[in-house]
Amino acid sequence: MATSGKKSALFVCLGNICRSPIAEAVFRKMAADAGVVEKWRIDSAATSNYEIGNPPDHRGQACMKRHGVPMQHVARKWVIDSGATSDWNIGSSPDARGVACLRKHGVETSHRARQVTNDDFMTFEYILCMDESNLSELNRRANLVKNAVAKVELLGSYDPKKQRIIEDPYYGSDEDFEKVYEQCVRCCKAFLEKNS
Ligand SMILES: N#Cc1ccccc1-c1cc(NCCCN2CCCCC2)c2ccccc2n1
Repeated sequence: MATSGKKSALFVCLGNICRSPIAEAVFRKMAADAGVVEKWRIDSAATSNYEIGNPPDHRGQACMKRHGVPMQHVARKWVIDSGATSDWNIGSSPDARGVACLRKHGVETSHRARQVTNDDFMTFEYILCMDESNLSELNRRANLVKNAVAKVELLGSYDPKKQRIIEDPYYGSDEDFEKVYEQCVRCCKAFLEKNS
């Protein structure tokens, strides 16, 4: 997708169903509230192929609903892409358990996990990830792309509270998702201020 003069940020985590969709939705709401969302290309992706085609984790959706951050509306209104680092599940439909769970919570979303592509390294100004394993995998991938322009950074490097790592909540509780949300709010606020 041409980013034609827009600033651009790709949020990345391991599966693109927990941390990076939260960071993407938080940043998009902040940019919209600041009246600058049209100036940004915003997306999220995974370093792994674990969840290709699956919607965001229901715990993250519930967290966003509690905080009034529109994850599903935004997904419907915006063309949100997501992809995979491998080709194992290309074209697969979302996991039935995830869709059933979202429907149970009355949440429709068109967000689907995708993997980072070589094109992402050539078209995004910032690729912001969550932990050291995301960072080393992204740096490894970036080095394989001739015209990589993206600045690959930890989203946590923007945290005024200096919590550099946003831990994977996949095996965690609603509390762990709350912590991911609070960290994303602090970091996205600082990142947007730096780029305004
Ligand atoms: N891996 C790890 C790991 C280690 C520590 C903490 C969390 C996780 C963890 C595990 C997941 N899926 C279960 C394993 C998937 N299978 C792993 C072997 C290949 C076939 C797929 C996640 C799925 C989505 C988002 C985050 C996830 N994070």
